[in-house]
Amino acid sequence: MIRVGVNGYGTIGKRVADAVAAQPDMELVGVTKASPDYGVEAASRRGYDLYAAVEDRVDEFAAAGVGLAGALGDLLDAVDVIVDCAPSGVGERNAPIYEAHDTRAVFQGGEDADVAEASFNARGRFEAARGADSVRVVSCNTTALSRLLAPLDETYGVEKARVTLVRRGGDPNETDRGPINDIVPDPATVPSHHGPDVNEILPDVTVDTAALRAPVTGMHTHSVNVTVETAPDPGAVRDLLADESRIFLVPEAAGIDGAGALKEYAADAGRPRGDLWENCVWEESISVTGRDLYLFQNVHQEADVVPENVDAIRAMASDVDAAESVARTNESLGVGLESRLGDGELARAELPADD
Ligand SMILES: NC(=O)C1=CN([C@@H]2O[C@H](COP(=O)(O)OP(=O)(O)OC[C@H]3O[C@@H](n4cnc5c(N)ncnc54)[C@H](OP(=O)(O)O)[C@@H]3O)[C@@H](O)[C@H]2O)C=CC1
Ligand SMILES: O=C(OP(=O)(O)O)[C@H](O)COP(=O)(O)O
Repeated sequence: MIRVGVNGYGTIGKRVADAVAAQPDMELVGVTKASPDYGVEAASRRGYDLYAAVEDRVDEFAAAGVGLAGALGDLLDAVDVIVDCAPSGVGERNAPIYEAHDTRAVFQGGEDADVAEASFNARGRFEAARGADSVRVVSCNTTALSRLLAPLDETYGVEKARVTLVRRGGDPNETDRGPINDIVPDPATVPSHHGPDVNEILPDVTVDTAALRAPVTGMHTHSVNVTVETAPDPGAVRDLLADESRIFLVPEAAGIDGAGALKEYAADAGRPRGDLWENCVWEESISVTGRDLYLFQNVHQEADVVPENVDAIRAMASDVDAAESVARTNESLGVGLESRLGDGELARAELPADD
């Protein structure tokens, strides 16, 4: 069993903790919080041991009547791998603490690439993490772009990809984020960090990214144009992407017209927190003009990096190969959303029985 801790039980950390707890070959030893707010209840309800992320805040937990199993140092001494899910930039400050405890660490995409020995995506860079003491799972948008561009490059050869990313303003619980009445270039310069970050995963793919921030909280949206070396058939592209276990082709027949309906579809499918771990590619958007491929995809920023974190842990701390790790993660979480609409009949037996 790989013993795992999560440092920072926030948007990403609470999802990674649940995903780790669901793995047959991993044990979630505990999670940390910096403050004793509502998040501690979620950990307690799940039976997760709670540790203080910051040693000198232990008294705040006691004052709030929240029991602790210890502080971060105790957790680090009890695990094989710590997954740092602290706010962007805090991970870099935590890195020396992990090194001092000789604990392997997985960082998130809010950190710069040089925080870790390697950047990670299970589709393109599993082996780079093998045996590493630290890896960085690239950001949610970068993860989605890497998942998409890897099969396109392998099959058609990517001459150049150009992506416009419409980023959600903040997560649903981030009441202080914006914009609320604008669409803001962020950054106004090109490239945004996503293109260079994709090259940490796929060094040979030429990609330009431009990003905006919009007043939505549900998902990011990407407008993608890829010039490929050999002209693709749109149907073959659809088949290629449908074969990718972490890409969900949103069928036209489903009548899903945006992030709101997509999130409801996920909730109806029984997804925890309504999470969509897969890239959501609008099937009818896949269009080809000469060697130019166009499509739109949506990315659930709170969720898509979660299976990648699980695979990163396995790559660092076991000898399981990429295909086996991805299969195990997908199986244990239920990754691999497929609509039954459009391709064939929905069997009556699969619908809830009438009274
Ligand atoms: N949210 C997103 O859409 C995505 C985020 N990421 C990246 O994941 C990382 C985490 O982001 P996110 O989950 O959104 O952040 P959140 O703000 O939701 O959660 C951060 C967590 O870290 C805790 N924390 C605060 N200070 C420290 C500290 N010094 N040491 C350890 N933990 C601390 C917070 O505790 P408390 O709650 O008690 O304050 C909180 O639980 C960032 O690098 C981000 O860029 C990547 C993909 C998507
Ligand atoms: O990793 C993310 O986005 P990114 O891929 O645009 O950097 C997350 O959505 C966090 O983004 P934020 O920095 O806007 O909170």
